[in-house]
Amino acid sequence: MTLRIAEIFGPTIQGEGALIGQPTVFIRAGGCDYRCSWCDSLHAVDSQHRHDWLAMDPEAIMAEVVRLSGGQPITVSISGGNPAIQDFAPVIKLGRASGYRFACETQGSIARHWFSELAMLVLSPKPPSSGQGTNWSAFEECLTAAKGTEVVMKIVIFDDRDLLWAREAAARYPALALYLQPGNLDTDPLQPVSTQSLSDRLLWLVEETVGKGWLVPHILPQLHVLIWGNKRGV
Ligand SMILES: C[S@@+](CC[C@H](N)C(=O)[O-])C[C@H]1O[C@@H](n2cnc3c(N)ncnc32)[C@H](O)[C@@H]1O
Ligand SMILES: Nc1nc2[nH]cc(C(=O)O)c2c(=O)[nH]1
Ligand code: SF4
Ligand SMILES: [Mg+2]
Repeated sequence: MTLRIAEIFGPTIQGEGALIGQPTVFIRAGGCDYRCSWCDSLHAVDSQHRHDWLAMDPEAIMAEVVRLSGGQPITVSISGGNPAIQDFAPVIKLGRASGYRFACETQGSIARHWFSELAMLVLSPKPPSSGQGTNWSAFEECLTAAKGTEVVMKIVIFDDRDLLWAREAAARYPALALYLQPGNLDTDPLQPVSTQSLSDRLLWLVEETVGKGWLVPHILPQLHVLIWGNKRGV
């Protein structure tokens, strides 16, 4: 059995959410059931890039992770695309047998049994600015599948409407640790990002939430974007 893999890279630092700043290797799966208007990883989404994706078996995927990490069993972050399209159970099983732990980033549209084998599941439901709707019953199936695994919710915010939506999502799932992240508009990997615009967006987000009495537990920038811009493989 092979999986479609857009890229495997690292070690780098996790740039987003609950594990921000921690060393990790990324496995980026190819293919997504969504088409967010502002997706920063289109090379793993658009089928025009599918010829660049590799068909790798679980042994080859873990061999690359072990090579990149020098055999040090760190956290492996599975992202994409939507990794839940594919069966990562054999990769996780192999990796865990060698001491690696796994985190996974997904929008919560497809539930998988292997969510319960993760150390952390990051569910990132999409706000209105994405142009995608959220199927909350599918989201709940993800929560059920992740039994025993720590689950956090990370929502990207571009505008006021997204904020209102995030507030409702947070109220719906008060037990999930909430992370808000300002959206990055400059997603072309060949263009530089404006760090001024990133910090302006972060300031806006803090003022509109904490500044107005909504004490969101965590508001974080994309640390890797601050360091490397939209470069791939970091
Ligand atoms: C590229 S996605 C891949 C995983 C999965 N498809 C998802 O969306 O959760 C990884 C994370 O990047 C976030 N993201 C994508 N484009 C972004 C952008 N332009 N600005 C900020 N965050 C973005 C997504 O919301 C998600 O939390
Ligand atoms: N360093 C780094 N941190 C990340 N956190 C989430 C990412 C993703 O694209 O899923 C990402 C990424 O691409 N790079
Ligand atoms: S769900 Fe994730 S990978 Fe898919 S289009 Fe949206 S941000 Fe990109
Ligand atoms: Mg990214």
